[in-house]
Amino acid sequence: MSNEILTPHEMAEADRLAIAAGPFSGIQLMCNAGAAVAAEVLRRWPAAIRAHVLCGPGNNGGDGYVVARLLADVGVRVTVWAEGRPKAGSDAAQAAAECPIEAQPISGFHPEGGDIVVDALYGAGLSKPLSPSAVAAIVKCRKAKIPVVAVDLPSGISGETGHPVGDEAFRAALTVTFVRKKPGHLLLPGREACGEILVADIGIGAEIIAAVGPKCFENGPVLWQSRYPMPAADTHKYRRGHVGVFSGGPSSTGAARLAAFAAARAGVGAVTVLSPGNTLATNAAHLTSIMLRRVDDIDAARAFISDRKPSALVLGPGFGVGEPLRELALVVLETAGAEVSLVLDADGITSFHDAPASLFIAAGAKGAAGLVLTPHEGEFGRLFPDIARDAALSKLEKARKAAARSHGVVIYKGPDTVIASPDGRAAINANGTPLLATAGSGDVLSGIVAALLAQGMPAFEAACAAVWMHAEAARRFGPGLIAEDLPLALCPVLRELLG
Ligand SMILES: NC(=O)C1=CN([C@@H]2O[C@H](COP(=O)(O)OP(=O)(O)OC[C@H]3O[C@@H](n4cnc5c(N)ncnc54)[C@H](O)[C@@H]3O)[C@@H](O)[C@H]2O)[C@@H](O)CC1
Ligand SMILES: Nc1ncnc2c1ncn2[C@@H]1O[C@H](COP(=O)(O)OP(=O)(O)O)[C@@H](O)[C@H]1O
Ligand SMILES: [K+]
Repeated sequence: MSNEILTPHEMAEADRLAIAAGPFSGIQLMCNAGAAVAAEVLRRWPAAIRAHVLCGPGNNGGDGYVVARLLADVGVRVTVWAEGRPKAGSDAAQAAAECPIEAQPISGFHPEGGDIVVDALYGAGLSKPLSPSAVAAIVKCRKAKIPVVAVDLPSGISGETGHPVGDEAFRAALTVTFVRKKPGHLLLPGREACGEILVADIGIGAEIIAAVGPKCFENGPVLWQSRYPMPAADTHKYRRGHVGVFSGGPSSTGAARLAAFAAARAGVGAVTVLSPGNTLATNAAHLTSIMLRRVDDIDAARAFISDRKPSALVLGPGFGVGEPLRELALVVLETAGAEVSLVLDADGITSFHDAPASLFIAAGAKGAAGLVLTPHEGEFGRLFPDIARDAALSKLEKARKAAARSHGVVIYKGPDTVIASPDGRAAINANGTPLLATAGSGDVLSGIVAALLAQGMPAFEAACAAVWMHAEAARRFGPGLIAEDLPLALCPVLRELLG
């Protein structure tokens, strides 16, 4: 599996283990890295005549000196602009010594149209905002509108968080990174600063990565396809799971129906909309294959759970914020049993704004129903205000802390959705599209999650699969998408997944 994401710290550990295990020394790994970047520059810009290589004082700069040497070897006119000099005796110092081009101070850097810039100032070791001369280099590249190829990461972007460390960072057309992606390549705004991302193999094998033991992955079928529920030939509808969706009051029934339709399309055998008496007629007018049951209070909800044995419930979309929702959620968590899952979305999250601990305690109790939370940024801040406020944490770390605290799988939504499990595993989703920023698309996502849970998929995998399928459906449908389109738009995605 090569979908692991390494934090900069894990990458440094992989580097250490690889050098200790051989066959490559540090300088050889650096040469492999520089060669991968130079090859990509030549492949994409074969007609480039002039290249500027910006080299920092650390190993990122070391990679840059290798790139400069290799490009010069094949006849490109290369200028090297340095900020600081590598420490004597370091691999980077050796790479600089082997580079035949005399480095000039970065303040003199002056690119022109048609040139290529290789940004090898800072990578994993970026520890403070860029210097004024590095910032000036960024402005010159922007003005000259020339392509920047970033070595490992665009300088200025944190590999850990994807945020700029200061006010400025390079914007690359192409980023060539090594071994595996880092969180900063996938979390925003880092992902946008990287341009196209290429992961080069520099000779650090899968066994080294396994020894480092990363617990974060790029979301995609490789991560969860083996756990995807395939309908068996002798199945029947209740074996394919049963999802119950709680409907809101007269003015907000649509959200529950969106979740219900999505659950049905995502392969669950039966779906029931649980509707207060005053919305039965409205829901009935819009439902055909989806069942409808009157549920006005907690007792009616309990009766549904014990009579009809749903395997997953969706609570929150359009339901209304307040005590009735809190009570219902806690009853489900405390009494439905560990084989049942609760997807708490939208109003389901906001309702616990003033009492998050009651939710977390109920979800963490022995025998509790499984919990999946699907907050967007605003909802995340309501449930986990201290985590949300902590500017030192990446979105990945925030989602992880939230999952550990809540005892639930957390889908922290947005353009760079992060899925985190209480056991420490996490995934970053990168196939999202702004077309999903449309009312009701989150309701559809909770229906898909519930459908996969109800079919027996483990919670982390179900959440990851749902997020990926939801985004994939939206991308394939294209412009004009509204939430009502999404359930049907799942079909081509499912056709490929189910083969
Ligand atoms: N880990 C690995 O397996 C490999 C790493 N390689 C390269 O090594 C890089 C990491 O190297 P380093 O750890 O030396 O880190 P960097 O080269 O990113 O930067 C480290 C140096 O820059 C200084 N510094 C950090 N931010 C600064 C700023 N804003 N202004 C001025 N100085 C600043 C630090 O004090 C340190 O001296 C990776 O990004 C990659 O390009 C490659 O050589 C291939 C192998
Ligand atoms: N710019 C974007 N790029 C990618 N995905 C997005 C973007 N904006 C929103 N989304 C996704 O769309 C969905 C919106 O959910 P939510 O905010 O709960 O909306 P609603 O409450 O209207 O259903 C989430 O899955 C979110 O990740
Ligand atoms: K860089």
